[in-house]
Amino acid sequence: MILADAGCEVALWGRRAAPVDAINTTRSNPDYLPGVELPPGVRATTDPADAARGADFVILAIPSQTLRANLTEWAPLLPSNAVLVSLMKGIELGTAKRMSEVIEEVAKAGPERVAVLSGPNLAKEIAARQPAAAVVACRDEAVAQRLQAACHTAYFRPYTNTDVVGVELGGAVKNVIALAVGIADGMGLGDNAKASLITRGLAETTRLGLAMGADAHTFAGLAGLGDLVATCSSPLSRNNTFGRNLGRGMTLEETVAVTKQTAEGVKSCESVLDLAHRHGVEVPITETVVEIVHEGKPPLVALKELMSRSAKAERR
Ligand SMILES: NC(=O)C1=CN([C@@H]2O[C@H](COP(=O)(O)OP(=O)(O)OC[C@H]3O[C@@H](n4cnc5c(N)ncnc54)[C@H](O)[C@@H]3O)[C@@H](O)[C@H]2O)C=CC1
Ligand SMILES: O=C(CO)COP(=O)(O)O
Repeated sequence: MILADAGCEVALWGRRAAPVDAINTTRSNPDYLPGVELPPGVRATTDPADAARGADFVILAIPSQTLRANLTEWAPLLPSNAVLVSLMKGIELGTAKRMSEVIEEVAKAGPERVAVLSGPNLAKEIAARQPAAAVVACRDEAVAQRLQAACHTAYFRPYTNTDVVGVELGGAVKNVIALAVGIADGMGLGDNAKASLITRGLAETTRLGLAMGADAHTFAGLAGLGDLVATCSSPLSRNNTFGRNLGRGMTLEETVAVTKQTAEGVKSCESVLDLAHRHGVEVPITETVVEIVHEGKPPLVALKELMSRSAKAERR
């Protein structure tokens, strides 16, 4: 919708015929965005070759853990000069790779052809054309500027950045912190606890990012603090809502059953922890989320342990 509003011609691929047909005939996607009218510049198709033909930008927006399998199938269909753009906010399980790394590897594309878009961009608000800002990052600034021009509208303001690692990491780790904040909320903890989790969550994201070569400034920007605040404070966030349900006492199975869309942090908390271990970085909030979500640790026990960790200096 943003790209079409900015004047691009958009071919949208979907795997199921019903929503694809609905988009082409009724201009809306009744399952995911009921009541939102898509601009005439968007057409949908179930044929990936049809969607990719002649594309200047290929925008990848599927659940992170499905990227490798899907892209392996699509790679031969992609125009060799197309810029491949990730909207995905996850880290691959098993490899601990960022989505841009998976794209470079599977599509055999150099970093100058791979870009990332991230920031405080809750889908429902974007679909309502409410104002939002974002970051488009590419190692090649000129490519980031081309993407910026392609998606700049009256309601969507993208900034450029060349720190792909920082922008991508900010988007992935904030989902894990949003789970923690949701759990705290569900347990009935107050705003002090939530603000402490957000702030210390940003500290552990920055610590990991620096170890991975990211720029500290990125984490104070839209893809860091911006997205963290939006996701941790909004009931529209699937990760935050998932956490709240766990904090209220629902089991993982019950929570998964009531979650209709992708909550990336549920799987990515494990790959973020893996990434942190690979870089020798301490990420206590992420570790606690893994223990609650995947190891069945009761949130009250986890809280007690988190609060009684050895005393530390704020900056180290
Ligand atoms: N919804 C949001 O507010 C935002 C989401 N993102 C990121 O975008 C990515 C996608 O999330 P959403 O679109 O929100 O999720 P969603 O759950 O709303 O939609 C996911 C789509 O992927 C399809 N899908 C599921 N499994 C698939 C598979 N194996 N192969 C192909 N397609 C498959 C689903 O049918 C659905 O159309 C995630 O990484 C998310 O973090 C980024 C910014 C905002
Ligand atoms: O990334 C998002 C907002 O920027 C969406 O967050 P959720 O995936 O938690 O809904």
